[in-house]
Amino acid sequence: MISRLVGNVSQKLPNLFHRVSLMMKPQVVFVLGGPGAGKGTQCSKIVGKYSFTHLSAGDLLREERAREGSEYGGLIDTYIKEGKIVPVEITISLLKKAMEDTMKKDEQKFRFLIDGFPRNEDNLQGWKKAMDDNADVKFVLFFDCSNEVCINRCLERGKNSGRTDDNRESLTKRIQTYLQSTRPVIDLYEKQGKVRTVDASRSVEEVSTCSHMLSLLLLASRFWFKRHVILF
Ligand SMILES: Nc1ncnc2c1ncn2[C@H]1C[C@H](O)[C@@H](COP(=O)(O)OP(=O)(O)OP(=O)(O)O)O1
Ligand SMILES: Nc1ncnc2c1ncn2[C@H]1C[C@H](O)[C@@H](COP(=O)(O)O)O1
Ligand SMILES: [Mg+2]
Repeated sequence: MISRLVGNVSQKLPNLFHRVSLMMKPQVVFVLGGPGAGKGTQCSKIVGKYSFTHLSAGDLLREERAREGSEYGGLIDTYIKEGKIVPVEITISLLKKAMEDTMKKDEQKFRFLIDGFPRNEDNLQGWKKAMDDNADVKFVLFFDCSNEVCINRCLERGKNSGRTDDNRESLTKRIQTYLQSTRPVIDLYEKQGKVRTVDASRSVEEVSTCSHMLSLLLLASRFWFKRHVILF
């Protein structure tokens, strides 16, 4: 509607508008929790029910690692095995491109679940610099789960996942990274009143039908409207 309106006006005022373009403003939920907390599992279920697009920072990095000719493949591989956090410039550029590609294909797809981001202070600063003006972060969905349950789930997943980091050695480092770097980010959002916590230690079905989470997402999918940012 807005784009139609602006399109009509811009036809009449070509000189004023010829340098101005419109971009959809993504509405974002950050999804955080320990390794194996169930972020990916629950995001897939949410996407099936509500109008969200799921972007997993870890999946995007693994895709980039596998892409032929990627200049970052080797670096990403080492960081993932070590359970370390990949430099923010790489992760942000992958996320930004994935969001832009999604919205270019279908402008109704402006609600995003960003899973596994921001994972540390560096991620947070990178987002502020590159994305703060271009996207609205509505809240953080935090899947709360004990380290022991997280580790056991990943070890079980590791029997078939083919992931190079689903082994005890990598998991010890990933849990350490989570506690040292990601928990402080969650605490920071908590202070801003932006964290919505879900008990992720229960079964997949119980978590996915948690009424607190469902009502938040239902509200989001009904009442977050399309907004535009004007780029000069
Ligand atoms: N609530 C649950 N109860 C039991 N198993 C679960 C639950 N949620 C997920 N799983 C299983 C599915 C997977 O094999 C494994 C990890 O789930 P997954 O959704 O991949 O976690 P995640 O995305 O938070 O982990 P990572 O950060 O490592 O990508 O645990
Ligand atoms: N946001 C991220 N920044 C840097 N590195 C990341 C980020 N998300 C994932 N990674 C790397 C490091 C993780 O151990 C692996 C796997 O991620 P996962 O969410 O467990 O699939 O990727
Ligand atoms: Mg995952």
